[in-house]
Amino acid sequence: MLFNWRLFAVNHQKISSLHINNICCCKRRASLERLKPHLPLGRNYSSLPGVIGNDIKSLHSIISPPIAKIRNIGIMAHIDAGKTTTTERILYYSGYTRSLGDVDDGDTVTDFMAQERERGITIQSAAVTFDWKGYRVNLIDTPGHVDFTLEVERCLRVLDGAVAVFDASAGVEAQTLTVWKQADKYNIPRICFLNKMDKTGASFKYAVESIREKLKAKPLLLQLPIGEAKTFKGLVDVISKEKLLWNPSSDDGKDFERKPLLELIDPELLKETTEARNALIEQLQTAIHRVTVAQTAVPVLCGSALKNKGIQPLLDAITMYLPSPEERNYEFLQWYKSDLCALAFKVLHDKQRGPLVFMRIYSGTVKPQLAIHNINGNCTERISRLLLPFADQHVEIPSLTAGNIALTVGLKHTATGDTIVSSKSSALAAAHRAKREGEKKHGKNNEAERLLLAGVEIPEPVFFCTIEPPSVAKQPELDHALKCLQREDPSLKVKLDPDSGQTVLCGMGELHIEIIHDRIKREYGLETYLGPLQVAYRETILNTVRATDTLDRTLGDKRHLVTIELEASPTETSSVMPVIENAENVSEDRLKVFQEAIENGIHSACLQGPLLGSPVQDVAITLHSLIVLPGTSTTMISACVSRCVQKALKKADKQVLEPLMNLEVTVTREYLSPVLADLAQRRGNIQEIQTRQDNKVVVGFVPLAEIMGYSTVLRTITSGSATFALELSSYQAMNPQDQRTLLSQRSGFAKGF
Ligand SMILES: Nc1nc2c(ncn2[C@@H]2O[C@H](COP(=O)(O)OP(=O)(O)OP(=O)(O)O)[C@@H](O)[C@H]2O)c(=O)[nH]1
Repeated sequence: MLFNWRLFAVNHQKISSLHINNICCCKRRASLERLKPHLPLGRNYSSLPGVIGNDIKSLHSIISPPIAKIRNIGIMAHIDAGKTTTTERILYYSGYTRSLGDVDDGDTVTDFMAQERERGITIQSAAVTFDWKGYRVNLIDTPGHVDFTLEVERCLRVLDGAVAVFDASAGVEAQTLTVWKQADKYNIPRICFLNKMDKTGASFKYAVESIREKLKAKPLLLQLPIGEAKTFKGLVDVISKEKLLWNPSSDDGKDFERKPLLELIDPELLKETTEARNALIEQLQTAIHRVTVAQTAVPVLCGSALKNKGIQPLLDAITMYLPSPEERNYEFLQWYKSDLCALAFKVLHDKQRGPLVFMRIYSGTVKPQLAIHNINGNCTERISRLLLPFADQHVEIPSLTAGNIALTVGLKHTATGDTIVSSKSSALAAAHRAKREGEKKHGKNNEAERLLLAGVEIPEPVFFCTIEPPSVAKQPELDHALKCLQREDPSLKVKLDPDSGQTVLCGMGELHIEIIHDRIKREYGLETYLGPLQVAYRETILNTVRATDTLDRTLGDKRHLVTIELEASPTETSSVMPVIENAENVSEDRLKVFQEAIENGIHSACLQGPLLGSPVQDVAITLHSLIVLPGTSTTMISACVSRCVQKALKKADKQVLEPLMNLEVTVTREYLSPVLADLAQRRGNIQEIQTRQDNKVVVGFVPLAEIMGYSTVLRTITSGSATFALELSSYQAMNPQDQRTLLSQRSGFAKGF
């Protein structure tokens, strides 16, 4: 079928002006019309294969713009600061959408998953590509809820710059601090957007001060608001000294005069002055760009996304002050030279196309039918199609170069966080260069580690519950759904309870597990049943104990004999994994042969502690002796080690560790007392009560077990006026009485996790 490019790039000004004939399209589909709220959502595709002749050149320049003109940008903030609303406005003003989406009406483009629309929160990041004044902007919308922190980290690492959105009435909030620190970790230059300037209580000064004090950043005020809260009308561009008003429906020589230069009187002088001023502003802008990229200061802008004010200047600032991909300094690029090097930062499962992999290309080119090598998975596979991601609209394209965000079809083994290169030999060549470089610079050789771009640290899940399919016959379908969901979301863990044989879901929070449950129903058509939500405890020991064990088994005509003696002791510093040591009298060389079998045995024993069957942490295992009959299998060695470690753990004095959460509750003064009284009942430990404008902010710790369903209770006791943020702080020892209560409650439950 002949088709015109224009149809699937409506409002995308540059692209829509092209008239490319001879373009085949596999699937004719509606243009980028705004999707109606609550319609069943399928992802849509536009295809563009078979571009021929000279047209490919012009098309190429748009698909792969000059690298200096690319901005890979994320928007980050505390929950509800207005990221999605700001993104929607950006899409609208860039001409990408034709009408304004509204989070409250549930019809935004970037929140395309049905649950996001219904809940008004952003769960999965969606990459959106659009152009602004000759720049290609790849915008990645990141979630704000603490259950999805991993999503935020994953997105940050592929960005070159970010916009931090603030609620101008609240300034820096709990999660702003978290995401700010994450951006620090990945060295991401930022600009700040003080949103909600129209909201009651909005204060530009307060928000700027909180940036200075809490984020320890140096704010560069590029704009000043005209009015605040109800009187907010627009802003002043400090550099150009222009007012931006949005239409509501914007002696001794002491005596001298100031007069504006007039065109009529001094045309030449006015021209020269204007040129000089422009040059000065250009220099100033370059300086702002430079300090932003160096992260020594952050430009601050303001506006109201909801009231459609301040978004176009924000877009200008993104292109002027945030860096292009080539201004970022990635050490690994020198090892790959012009070879392909990309990072898979998100995997989505599409019913028709299978896994869709979002990747950030750092060097080289990605094309359909290209074979790639996945370093993490040590496998080679083929990209079948290449798409440009337009939220839920995907346009098929012939190639993409460095600096861009690509969406690929056909990669069945690639998971979130994998490093993609062109071939195994290219990875080896890069490893070789990295090794040489590493030796030169650091005198050490850790090139393998550095070749992997990602390594997102996946936090341990804090909640778990059993999940059952509607019938036994549907178990394989449930297993498939969970496998797909896990590839998309590495923070979701799925285990099998060894005692009951039930499938167990482990997640980062109540909302996380709820969303997974919802998705299994909507996307895989399976009505599943969740068991009660339980907190993931840990265990440790309080004293040093010794144990010995012997395993003597004859299988067929072969005798397997192992005798072991070891010691379990508490570690001084916290360590999630068991620390493994050898006693002085044990020969290292001899142990090397059995090392893997011993480690496997220790790790498997520490997965299930003796109290609750929870993972054991903060323990050191010291091996005192190991006698192995020649010919004994490694499985038998592991089994004997595991049994012996379990014996030792059982003998020791034991302690349950529970997840402790950082809690921040923002509440009006009148409701402060009931909030504090309620927290006292929840074993809350209040650290401080801050004053934020007219509100009180309660900061403290509370055990996770006590905070389940807190949002409903808080809503009731404060008439819906309070908000809260939770984040895992650490695992803490339970006091003896709480531990006894928990153990007696749990004695009815099957042990397992
Ligand atoms: N008054 C006012 N309200 C706003 C503004 N921007 C967003 N909101 C409202 O704030 C709420 C949250 O907005 P979102 O855009 O969903 O915020 P978000 O940061 O994307 O939220 P999460 O994805 O859940 O983290 C919605 O009710 C918006 O209508 C603004 O400029 N002024």
